[in-house]
Amino acid sequence: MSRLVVVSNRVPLPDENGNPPPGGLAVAVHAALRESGGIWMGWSGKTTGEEEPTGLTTLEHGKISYVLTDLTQADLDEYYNGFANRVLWPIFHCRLDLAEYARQEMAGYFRVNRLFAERLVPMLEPDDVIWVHDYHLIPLAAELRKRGVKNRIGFFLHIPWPPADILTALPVYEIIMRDLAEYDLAGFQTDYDLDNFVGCLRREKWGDRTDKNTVHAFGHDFAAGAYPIGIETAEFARLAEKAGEASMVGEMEQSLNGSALMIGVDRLDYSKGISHRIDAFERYLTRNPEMAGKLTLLQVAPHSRSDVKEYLDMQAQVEAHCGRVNGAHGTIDWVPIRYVNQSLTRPVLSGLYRLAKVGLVTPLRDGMNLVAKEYIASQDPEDPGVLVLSRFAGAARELDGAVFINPYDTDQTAAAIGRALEMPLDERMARWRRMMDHLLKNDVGHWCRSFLDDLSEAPLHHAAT
Ligand SMILES: O=P(O)(O)OC[C@H]1O[C@H](O[C@H]2O[C@H](CO)[C@@H](O)[C@H](O)[C@H]2O)[C@H](O)[C@@H](O)[C@@H]1O
Ligand SMILES: O=c1ccn([C@@H]2O[C@H](COP(=O)(O)OP(=O)(O)O)[C@@H](O)[C@H]2O)c(=O)[nH]1
Repeated sequence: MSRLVVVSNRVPLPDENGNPPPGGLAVAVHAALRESGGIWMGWSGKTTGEEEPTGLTTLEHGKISYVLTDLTQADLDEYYNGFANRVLWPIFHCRLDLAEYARQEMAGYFRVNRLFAERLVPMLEPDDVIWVHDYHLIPLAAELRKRGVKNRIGFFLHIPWPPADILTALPVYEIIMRDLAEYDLAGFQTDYDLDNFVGCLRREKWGDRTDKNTVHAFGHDFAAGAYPIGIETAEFARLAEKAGEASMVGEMEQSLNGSALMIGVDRLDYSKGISHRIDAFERYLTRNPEMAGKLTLLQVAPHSRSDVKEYLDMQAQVEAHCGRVNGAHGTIDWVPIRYVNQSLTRPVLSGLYRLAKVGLVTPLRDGMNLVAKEYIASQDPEDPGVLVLSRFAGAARELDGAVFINPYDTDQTAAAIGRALEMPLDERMARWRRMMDHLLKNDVGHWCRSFLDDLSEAPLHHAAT
């Protein structure tokens, strides 16, 4: 069996016993690494005061080596905060209005990818299978190829791939497309993302599909497919079942004083549509004044990427929206929106999901949205809640028992809240069962295995000669 080498911007480090941190991706990828042995490489999360990146730390746990590289402050500003999160993230989420392209940041992005390649090459063995994750590292395969690496290299994009009309606004569009074609397998969250990617190749006459999962572009064949990421479904269901034991969940239930709970859980990111959701909740309250005091929205929203201006702006905007609704609709004994920036643990989250009659997942665009899946996995089979889901989340391609909304249509989302709250038990059970069966079958272990199986069979355009 070949060794697996995983490369991602963040590395989920295990505890002192070698157990992975909670989180589906970390657990599934660790399981694959434990089986084959290998390396997980990425940013250490630290910046050095030096001008050149210095520190490279290796931690060994059983058959897995964690290789962590420090970055300089300039690297972090230009690669992560700059090009990755102020150019690629907004453009890939169709927010051209928020993209701030600067050549210096673009150069920093490619420089850090070169650094990762330089540091990885001496550790590689000829049979290693390399799996690169996400938009921070698109050029990595090209950098490895330039250094003579002929191994199988797969790439998985966790965020959406936009249509050609959007992506062509990216000044280095062609380089990004060519770099992606250096992988042996390019994996996307949904068939829509895959179609958009192929559409970009077609638009410029750079290539096209040759069959369902093969693309010919820039002179060679490579595999491309949709691999919707899953969660640890059974583990979430187990956590939720015993979640009443978590004191925070019990306290929450008591404090609701009989009012029904709706829940939203999102990193504070403009792609998540939190302000739109709050507006829709307000519209619902305005249209249903008899619900005053009978319905509470818990919005869990940990801070994210707070060094990026657009994130700070949206944080202020969400706070203002919550304050406005609470001021206008709240009473001395009822606050319509409970807004917390604290990050909650999985046992607590699973209990809160189960307590909530409605899960509100309303992103303007989202690669997948694991919260939607976790909400379903946490429900009581005898009395499940209802998922209100944006059609623009990757999860909408799978969770066909949700009540779908267009988050730009405030009236529709407000009406969906009413429909979810009033849905009869038999309909709730039938919708939930369909989605839960799908999630049990297509969990994160399935995702990991499908990707790695297909990578091991992908056409090798860089085969050793
Ligand atoms: O590392 P950060 O900058 O703090 O951001 C956190 C992660 O956000 C993104 O998540 C995406 O991946 C999820 C799992 O596949 C998917 O469900 C979600 O829709 C995506 O937005 C990002 O892609 C990750 O790299 C970040 O670590
Ligand atoms: O307080 C929190 C809020 C979120 N999450 C987790 O963060 C992930 C968010 O993933 P998602 O795909 O929904 O969005 P992303 O933040 O990756 O864009 C989910 O697994 C959540 O359970 C968490 O552990 N604690």
